[in-house]
Amino acid sequence: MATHIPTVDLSCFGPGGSVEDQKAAAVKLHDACSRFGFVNLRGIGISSQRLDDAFAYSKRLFDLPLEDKLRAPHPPEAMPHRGYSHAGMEKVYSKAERDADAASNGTGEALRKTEDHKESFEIGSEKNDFQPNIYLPDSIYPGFKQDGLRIYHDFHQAGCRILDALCMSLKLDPEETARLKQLHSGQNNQLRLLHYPPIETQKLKSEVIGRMPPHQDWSSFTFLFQDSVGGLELQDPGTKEYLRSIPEQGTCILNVGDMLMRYSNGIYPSAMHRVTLPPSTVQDMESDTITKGRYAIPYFFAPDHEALVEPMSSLCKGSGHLNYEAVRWCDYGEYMSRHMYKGTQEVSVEAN
Ligand SMILES: O=C(O)CCC(=O)C(=O)O
Ligand SMILES: [Fe+2]
Repeated sequence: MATHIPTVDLSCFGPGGSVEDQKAAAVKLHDACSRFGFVNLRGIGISSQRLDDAFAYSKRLFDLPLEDKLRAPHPPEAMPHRGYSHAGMEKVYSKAERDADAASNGTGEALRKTEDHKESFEIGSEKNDFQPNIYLPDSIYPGFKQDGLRIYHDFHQAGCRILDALCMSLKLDPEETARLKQLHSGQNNQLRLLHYPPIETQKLKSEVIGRMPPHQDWSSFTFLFQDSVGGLELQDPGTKEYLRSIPEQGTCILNVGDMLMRYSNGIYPSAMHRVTLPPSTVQDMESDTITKGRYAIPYFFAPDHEALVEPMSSLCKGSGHLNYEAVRWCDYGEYMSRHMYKGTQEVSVEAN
């Protein structure tokens, strides 16, 4: 793991920032996103207090007894992608794996072979009629809805700042910038609370069980905060080597998703990433027989549900052609998520 992940400060995209500083940050952002598809970000506008609150909110949720968490159950199928998923319920896989399964008329069973040992809670916008939220009742977790929506809003604001910077980094013209912003109204973003429970190191090492296998996100981009445990790794598309994301206070990792890859006509590659053994365990495999639990909070910044995603024309000028066909976000998401939950798989098997 030779190369380290560069860091860009986006505070200049907040109040009082100068255009000169913004342009300099946009150049750095372009360098990192075009080379790697990921970058560390600082200064995205979420205060350390608000961030601490978000992690405390998540910890308090996952500390509840299972039967309480199951009062806001994720449905057995993939959509709506909302509410609580217990460990082993959701299965992550890559686009290449999904395509291979589809090509062989698979049922998705092969994709679900190894369990992802994580529990998660998904929260979206109240304005998303396609995916209504599923909340814990106040009797179990006072203020759960209100606090969750506040975090969603904070992260949405930060996402808008990141989008501004990305538009500048791609040198989009004013009309394209306006269109891209309009397509990302915030209706279809997703706040994800993740907890990876402690687990026997040997099981993780021998891959009997996993944390999160290699995959790309299919939103436009994801930004993610993690606790100090670590274990997130992102693949350098040039060398295929995985680089460690080193947790750092106040810094998040930004990774390009499939939709931004398509909007950018492939200039920014969608980042392959995974969660594996944390560095402390790798260093001391003998005494670290139990791998520590880990918390992470990714926020998926996505186009609106029915938005058409196609390469921006100004980014096709050089090569003269579009590297990607237009897709609707909802169709792409439906395809990708079909086997993430078992219920859908059973339903589609019956439907055949
Ligand atoms: O837990 C992490 O660091 C990664 C999470 C992730 O990649 C995802 O939820 O898509
Ligand atoms: Fe991911």
